[in-house]
Amino acid sequence: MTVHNEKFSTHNEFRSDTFTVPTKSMLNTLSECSFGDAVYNEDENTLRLESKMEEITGKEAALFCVSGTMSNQIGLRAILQQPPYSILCDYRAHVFLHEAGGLATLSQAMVHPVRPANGDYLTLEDIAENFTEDDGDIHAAPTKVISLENTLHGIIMPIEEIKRISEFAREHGILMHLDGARLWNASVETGVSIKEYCQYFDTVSLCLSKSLGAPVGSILVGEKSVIRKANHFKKQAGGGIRQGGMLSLMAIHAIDENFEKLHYAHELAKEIGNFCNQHSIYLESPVNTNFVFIDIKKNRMNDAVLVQIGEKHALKLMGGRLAFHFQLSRESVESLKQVLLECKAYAIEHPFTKTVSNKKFYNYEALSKALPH
Ligand SMILES: Cc1ncc(COP(=O)(O)O)c(C=O)c1O
Ligand SMILES: C[C@@H](O)[C@H](N)C(=O)O
Repeated sequence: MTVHNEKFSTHNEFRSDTFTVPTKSMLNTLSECSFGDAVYNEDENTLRLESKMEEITGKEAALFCVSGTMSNQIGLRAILQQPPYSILCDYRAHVFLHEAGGLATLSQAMVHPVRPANGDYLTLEDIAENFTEDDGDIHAAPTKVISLENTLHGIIMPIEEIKRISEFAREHGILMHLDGARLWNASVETGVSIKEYCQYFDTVSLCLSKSLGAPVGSILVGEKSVIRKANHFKKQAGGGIRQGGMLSLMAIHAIDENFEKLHYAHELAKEIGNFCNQHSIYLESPVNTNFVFIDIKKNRMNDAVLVQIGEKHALKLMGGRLAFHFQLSRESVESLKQVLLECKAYAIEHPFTKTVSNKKFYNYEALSKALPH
């Protein structure tokens, strides 16, 4: 993959697909970009991107946001009305764990995190057993939104389960939000269209800056009235984008050029997943798309050691979560196999049994300095 500058090459980057960089072809489009003020809806490329996303998702309106955190948080706030209320989500949900407590501050919402009984994705049974009925009980914060994530940790949530949950939500006056930061990955893997997934939700956030490789941005879609309100919260949060034409044009290019490249990332992830299984390196969850989650605890590995062995092989790791994207090189994947074997051997000699937080997005800087080199 030819990047515009080798200094920013991501051929060895396994920390996250958020590290993907613009391709030369993406940058070449910039000579044609618009420079309207998008706060006044006058930027041609931004309007084109939003219109494109309305078509892809089948939703009435779309809003270009600077990040997935923003599109999730303003989308959830826009469909909530009057507290007390709660949002039911997976106990690993990004909106719950990794968006700086936005649900508490912007939405004044109680969050009800639920652990899936099957270990991988929420089912209707998990939700029916855990939701809070709006039955007038003044002790409760009734469930007003079910927020799903697809993919979550790279795991695909089956469309049939989404349909069941959506029907249950409608029956109980509960709205549905999807954190679809990597819905692209689910779609390319299952063949289920983005539009088919989106039909079961009131609001959907889709990231352009992760597996698709745009430098910035996410899109929130929903009904016009909801997106209008969300735009109000976007402006309030300082998310108004002025001459966003460059970013929007690169996002359009990312959708058109890079969607099919997700297959490559998934193939690499599955190759590493199979390699781990062949070498008794335990995994935390199945490899459905572009993530491999090494079960650090079960392997009795020290993630700081994994990061530092990775550095020795000129790879960038962030702990047990390995992210795959279309900019990785074959050589880096081969080096990763060596890193995993060395870390497994080290763990056999030096089993790591300390209890550590099960948060998945470790602090790379802290880990790379955690042990004396
Ligand atoms: C599942 C998921 N949702 C939302 C986000 C937030 O996106 P951003 O980092 O652009 O705020 C991320 C992180 O990139 C994510 O992994
Ligand atoms: C760190 C986290 O917020 C980011 N979404 C990632 O997946 O890398």
